[in-house]
Amino acid sequence: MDFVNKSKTVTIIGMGDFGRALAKRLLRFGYSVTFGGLNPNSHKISPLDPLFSQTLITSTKSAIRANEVVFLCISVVHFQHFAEKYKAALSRKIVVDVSNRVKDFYVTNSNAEFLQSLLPDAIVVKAFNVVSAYVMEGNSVQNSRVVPVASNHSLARQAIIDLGNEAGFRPYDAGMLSNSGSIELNSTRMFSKWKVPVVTAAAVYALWWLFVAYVDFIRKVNFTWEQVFLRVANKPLCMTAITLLALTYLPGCLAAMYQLVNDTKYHQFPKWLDSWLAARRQIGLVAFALTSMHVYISTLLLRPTYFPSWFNCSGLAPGLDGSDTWMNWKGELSCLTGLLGMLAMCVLAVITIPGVTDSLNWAEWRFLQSKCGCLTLLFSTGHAWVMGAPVWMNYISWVDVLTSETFVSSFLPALVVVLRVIQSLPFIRHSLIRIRKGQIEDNPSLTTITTDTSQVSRKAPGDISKLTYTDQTTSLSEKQQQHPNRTPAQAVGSEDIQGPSPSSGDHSRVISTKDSRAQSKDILVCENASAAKSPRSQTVVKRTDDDIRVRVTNLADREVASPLITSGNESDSCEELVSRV
Ligand SMILES: NC(=O)C1=CN([C@@H]2O[C@H](COP(=O)(O)OP(=O)(O)OC[C@H]3O[C@@H](n4cnc5c(N)ncnc54)[C@H](OP(=O)(O)O)[C@@H]3O)[C@@H](O)[C@H]2O)C=CC1
Ligand SMILES: [Fe+3]
Repeated sequence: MDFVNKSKTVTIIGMGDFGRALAKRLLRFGYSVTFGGLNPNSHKISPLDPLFSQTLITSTKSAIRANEVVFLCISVVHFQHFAEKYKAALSRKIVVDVSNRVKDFYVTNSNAEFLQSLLPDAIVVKAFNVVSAYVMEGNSVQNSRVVPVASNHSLARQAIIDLGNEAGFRPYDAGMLSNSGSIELNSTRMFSKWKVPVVTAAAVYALWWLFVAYVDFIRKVNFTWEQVFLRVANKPLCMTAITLLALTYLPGCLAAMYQLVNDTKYHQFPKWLDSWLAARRQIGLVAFALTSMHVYISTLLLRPTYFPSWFNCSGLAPGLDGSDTWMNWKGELSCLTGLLGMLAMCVLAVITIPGVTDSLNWAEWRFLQSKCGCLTLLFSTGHAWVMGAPVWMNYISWVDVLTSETFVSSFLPALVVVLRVIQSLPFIRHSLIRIRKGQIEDNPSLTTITTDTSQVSRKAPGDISKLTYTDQTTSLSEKQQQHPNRTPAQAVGSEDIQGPSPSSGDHSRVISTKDSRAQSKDILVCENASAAKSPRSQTVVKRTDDDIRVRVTNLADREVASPLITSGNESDSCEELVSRV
C-alpha cells in the first residue's frame, strides 16, 4: 500500500454537498478525483464547472478500485449497508471518515470506530468532519480550519495530514481512532465554551438589576418606569461589564497567590481555578460586548437632562437643546476614562482574533495581555470612581455608601487592581519570578503523564489538557488555544518540558496515561515528578530494533544533564524501566 500519495489521486464516495466541496478543494490544489456514487448517471456535478471537467464519475466499486485513499462522504446511517457491499474492495485502503453524529442514530463510541468495526481490513482515518462544506468550498484558505486527524495507523494518519496541509488546512495529529469520539462531539457541540461565561453574565446582570431596582425605585424613586429600557437598564449593564472584567483578571491573581503560598509552580491548581483560568477569554469577550453596548447607550443619552451632574449651566433657564450648557470636569473625565478603558479593551479583544494572535510573538502577546488588561481595569475603575467619588463625599451614613451603585460595582475591580499592585511589589515579584522559573524538588517520583513530544508539538487546542503544567497567570490549555501552533513547552517557557526530541525517522504515537507498555518504534516521554506536579526530569523510552532505551534528562532549572541510558525489553512498563536507571 502506498501511503505517500505521490500521484495525488483520491476517490470520493458520495456526491452530496460535502463530497462536491471536498472535491473542489482538492482539485484546486492539484489533486485528481474519482467520484463514486450510488447513481453515477444522476448527480449534481455540473459538467459546466471547469473544475470538474477532468473528473471521473463512475460506479462506487470502480471508484474504490481506482485509488488507495477513499473519502467516505456519506451519512453514518448508510455505513452498514455500504460496508456490507464494499468490504472486500476496501481491504487495505485508507478510508477517510468525514461524518458527524446523526441525531437518533446511536453508535457506541464514535462513527469512525463503528466504521472500522464494519471494515476490519481497511484503515479508517477520522478527518475533516470539523469543516463545513461551505467553508471547504470557499476560495479563501486564510485562517483555514484546524483539522484533527485520528487513526490507529500512524502512516495513514500522516498521509492524510500531508494531504490536508497540501489542501490549505491546518491538520494536526489527534492520535488514535479512539479519540474520534471527542472529535465528533466537539464538532457538533454548540458553544460549549460559552455556556458558563454567558450564564454567569446573565446571573450577574440579574443580580445587579435587583440591586438597581431596590436603589432607584424602592429606596428612593430616581427614575420613572419609562426610563427602564435604556437609562435604567444601562446601569446594571455597566455594572455587569465591570464585574466580568474583574472576573477576567481575578483568577490570574488567585493563581499567583496559590503559587506564592505553595512556593512552587508545579502544584496543580484546584479544578475550579483551572476552569476559571481557561474561561477568561470568553468572560473577557462577554465583558467587551456589554461594555460596547454601555458605550452606545450612554452616547445616545448623553445630555444634561439625563446626566445633570456632568454639565454646567450658564443661565437661569437652560435651553432645551442644551445650547447654554457645557460639560464640567466630572463629565469630561468620566467620558475620557470610559473611552480609554474601551480602547484598551478593544486592543484586548482584537488580539484574541486568531489571525492577529498568530502575528504576535509570545513576548508581544504577553505584554499586550498583561498591560492592556491592567489599563482596562484601571480606566474602568477610574471611570466609576470619577462618577461616584464626589457623591460618596456627601454621604452621611454607611448605608448610603453601600447602596451607591458606583461604589458597590467598583469594589471587585478595585480589589483586583490592588492585588495586582501588591503582586508587582519588588519582593513579591521576585518570589513569583523565582517560582515561575522552576525549581528542583527532592525525591522525584514518576508521574502519570505520558506523552509523545513529536505529537505534542502538533497538538491542537483541547488535546493537551491532560498536561498539568501551568504558568503564572495563564493555564496551559488556554494558552494553547490562543497559540495553537505553539507547543506546550513554548507556551510555558521553551525548554521547560521539552526533552530530547525523537529523530525524524521515528514513527510515534500518543500512548495512554499510566503504565504504558513501550511499543515498537514508539517513543514515550514520562515526566519524572512528585505526584504529577513537579517535573524535574524527563524520561524518553524508545524501542529500537534490538532493545528499549531509556534516557533520563534532568530538566531542573532548564539545565539538560548528561543522559543516562538503560535497556529493557518489550514487556517492561515505563515505571519499571525508569526504576532501573
Ligand atoms: N455538509 C457539511 O457541511 C458537512 C458534512 N459532513 C459529513 O459528510 C457526510 C456527507 O454529508 P453531505 O454531503 O452534507 O450529505 P448529502 O446528503 O448532501 O450527501 C450524501 C451523499 O451520499 C450519497 N450516498 C448515500 N449512501 C450512499 C452509498 N451507500 N454509496 C454511495 N453514496 C451514497 C448520497 O447519494 P444520493 O444523493 O444518491 O442519495 C449523497 O450524494 C455526512 O456524514 C456528514 O456528517 C461533515 C462535515 C460538514
Ligand atoms: Fe459608564
